Amino acid sequence: MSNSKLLNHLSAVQKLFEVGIIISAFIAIFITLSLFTFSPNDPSWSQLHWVAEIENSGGKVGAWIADILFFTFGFLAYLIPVMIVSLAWMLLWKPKLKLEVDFLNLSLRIVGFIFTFFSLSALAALNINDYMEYTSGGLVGEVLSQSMLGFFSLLAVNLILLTFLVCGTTLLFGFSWIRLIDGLGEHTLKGLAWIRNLPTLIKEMLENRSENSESRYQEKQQKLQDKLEKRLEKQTKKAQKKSKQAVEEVEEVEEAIDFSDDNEPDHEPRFEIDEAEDEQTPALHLDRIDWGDDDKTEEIVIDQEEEPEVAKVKPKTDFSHLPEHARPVERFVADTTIAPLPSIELLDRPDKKTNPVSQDELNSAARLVETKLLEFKIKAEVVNVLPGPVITRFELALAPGMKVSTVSSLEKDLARALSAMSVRVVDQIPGKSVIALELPNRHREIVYISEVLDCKKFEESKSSLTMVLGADISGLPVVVDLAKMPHLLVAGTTGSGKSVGVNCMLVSLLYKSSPEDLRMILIDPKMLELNVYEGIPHLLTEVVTDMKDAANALRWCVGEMERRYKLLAEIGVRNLAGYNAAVKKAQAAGEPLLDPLWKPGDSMAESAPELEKLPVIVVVVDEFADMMMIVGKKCEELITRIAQKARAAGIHLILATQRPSVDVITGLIKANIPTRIAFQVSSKIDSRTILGQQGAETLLGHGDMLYMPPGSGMPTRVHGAFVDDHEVHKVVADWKKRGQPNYVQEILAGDADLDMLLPGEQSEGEEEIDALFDEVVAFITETRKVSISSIQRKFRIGYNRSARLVDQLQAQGVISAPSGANSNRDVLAPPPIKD
Ligand SMILES: Nc1ncnc2c1ncn2[C@@H]1O[C@H](COP(=O)(O)OP(=O)(O)OP(=O)(O)O)[C@@H](O)[C@H]1O
Repeated sequence: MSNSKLLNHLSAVQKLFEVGIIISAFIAIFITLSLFTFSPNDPSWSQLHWVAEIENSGGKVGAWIADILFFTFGFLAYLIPVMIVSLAWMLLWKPKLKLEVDFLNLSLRIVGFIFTFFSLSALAALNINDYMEYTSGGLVGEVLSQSMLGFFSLLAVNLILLTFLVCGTTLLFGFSWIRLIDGLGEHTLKGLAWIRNLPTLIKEMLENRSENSESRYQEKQQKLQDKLEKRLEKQTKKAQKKSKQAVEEVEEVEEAIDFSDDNEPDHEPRFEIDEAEDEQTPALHLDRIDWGDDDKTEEIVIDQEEEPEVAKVKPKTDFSHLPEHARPVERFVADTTIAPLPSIELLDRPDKKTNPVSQDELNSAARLVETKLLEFKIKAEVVNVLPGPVITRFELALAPGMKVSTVSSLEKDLARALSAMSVRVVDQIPGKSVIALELPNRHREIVYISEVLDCKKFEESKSSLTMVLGADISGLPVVVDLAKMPHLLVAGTTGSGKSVGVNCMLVSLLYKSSPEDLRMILIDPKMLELNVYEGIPHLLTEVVTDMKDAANALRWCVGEMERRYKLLAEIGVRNLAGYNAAVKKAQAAGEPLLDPLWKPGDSMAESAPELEKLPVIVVVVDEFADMMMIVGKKCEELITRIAQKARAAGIHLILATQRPSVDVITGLIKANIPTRIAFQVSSKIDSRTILGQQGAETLLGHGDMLYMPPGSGMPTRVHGAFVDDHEVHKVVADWKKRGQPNYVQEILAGDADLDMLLPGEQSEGEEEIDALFDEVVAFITETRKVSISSIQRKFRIGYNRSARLVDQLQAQGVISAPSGANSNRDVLAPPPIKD
């Protein structure tokens, strides 16, 4: 596995660049060898000898190359291999970085190189003796120095060349000579001052050493004394208080326990503590303490404090005979370990590596955006840059007369020009007159669920349906309330992060609400995603994977919705919150409300049962398209009914699908579910189906989403929080510890037969017989011919009604099913009897 990774991780272009670097390195090594083993006796470009054996380790070619380089550059020939390697490295290593070249800087560097190289060779030619038979500055240095000597003195030429050299190094390497001189001066002055003060310093040090150890010793001594005094005081107070209240109980405890080293019958806690302190104090006696090991002291004191008198005695015996408050710990611990809601500690808290982007980088990115826009003839100025964990938003002020639509239509071209995976154009920002470009960051950060769940907004939200979705573009948690939505439609292609998103919503619900406030029905046609929640006490029924059961579950929800509506009407409240408040108030007043819908005979009881608090119900469907396909029209009908009315009854839907097509997200469903979340989709059309506008096709996948809040036409970009499977498992296991689910059997038990039909629902078989039915029967039995068009013509009705009539005739056995090549039907009923 790792081997194959090693072998295949370069792209074709990268392979070529890599080979380029290797070849340059070999050339550099070859030239170095040739230069170092150069012999003037070898035949070369400037020497014509005949020798039996060439001395140069580069052979004939090496001798030639070395000769030419020495001839041209003199001593500086030794720099040539270094330059080759540096150039190859700069150009071929990470070539992508070179795409964003700063041309001014590059030109200055080239000028710097020329200055440095030429002035060095001229200086060498002037000041260094010839090297073998070559001038030390080579041809370049010689020509340059000689031509300058024609105009200036030797000293002046040297000065001029030195000036060029210093300027050249500054331009080439960005090296600041002024700072160097400044630094040197400063350090020299400091050094001089230090040397001057050295005798005084040594004197002071010698004096201080003895004083210091004395005062440190005394300081620590005082600190520990204070600490001890405080603790002793606290414990004495505690013991006095306890001894007053519990002397008797403690005596009983002591009797029941086998004190191995203390058998005093009247051993009171108070004295035990005092004795312990008396024993401990000498142990902490100041001159016996090792000052280097403060922890040890701390440990002793903590032990003493944490084990109060009763707990110190390890109970091995039965304490049931004791009063409750005198029993050691067991019950207390057991009660406190199970908190009402899971702890955030169950979730991973990854070490986040932040990649802070400097202002300079942001500014240059902004300039790059402006330049690229100009290439497309869009004049715009970046007025604000907002870096976030996943994307960076560039707010643009368009030049007067520029159209927003021009920018929007160039999304793909801009992405290509900016080498970005995708670019999203936000053509409207509420409250601002600018537009924005959202560009993905090079390093994408993952938003972990623990970060966003652990926020004040989530904690302080009162709604039991509070959920976190993730973080907004600036990294702040996005907390939403399902109760306000009141239903949610989630769509995105496969792998866009839908399931993780749904898990994140479910986990946040589990972090907010207990089963008393929230119950759930989970429908999972894929049989994989939601099964993990099986067994949590919030479930109303086991996770539904069979689509027939799913239809029954929806049907049950409609029934429950109707029942709740009646209850609300009877009690005279407008919604579930009002109902729960009324029930609570009546219970507190000692006059609980009785079920107004109960009728004698409904149950074995003689009077109506008391009304209880009703939880909200959340129905989650992962892969809602599958359900629509299998259950058909009925599913749409049931969902629409719930979506239309269930808000007041406290029933909420979360529907997720990976097929955002119009046959799944029908107009009817869309009209009733105004809150949507779009993860990445494959086309603009899909985006329009979900959000009513484009944009979701430019998302980055992996949890990147557009959230359309209820009652708003503006989607908000949210980076979905990531929740790993093992985190979900932990939360589920934690809830399972608190209790078993109480499944309602009738949710799945229903059959789509007449008994189960809900108010207003019609059985498929019992379609209302058309008013014209009898007349049509008379007509066809007489004519002995049947066709949709003939009925249409005769009764002047539309095609649909005529077709429905034909179906009804077949269902009633008046005509046969279509048969034969022409799909003709026979009239089975006898002709009418004529009188
Ligand atoms: N918020 C997120 N942050 C980082 N990575 C994520 C996030 N959400 C999802 N991913 C990554 O994307 C992958 C696919 O996510 P997920 O399984 O939720 O997609 P999906 O849309 O449900 O796909 P399918 O429809 O095929 O089930 C995950 O395995 C995960 O690695």
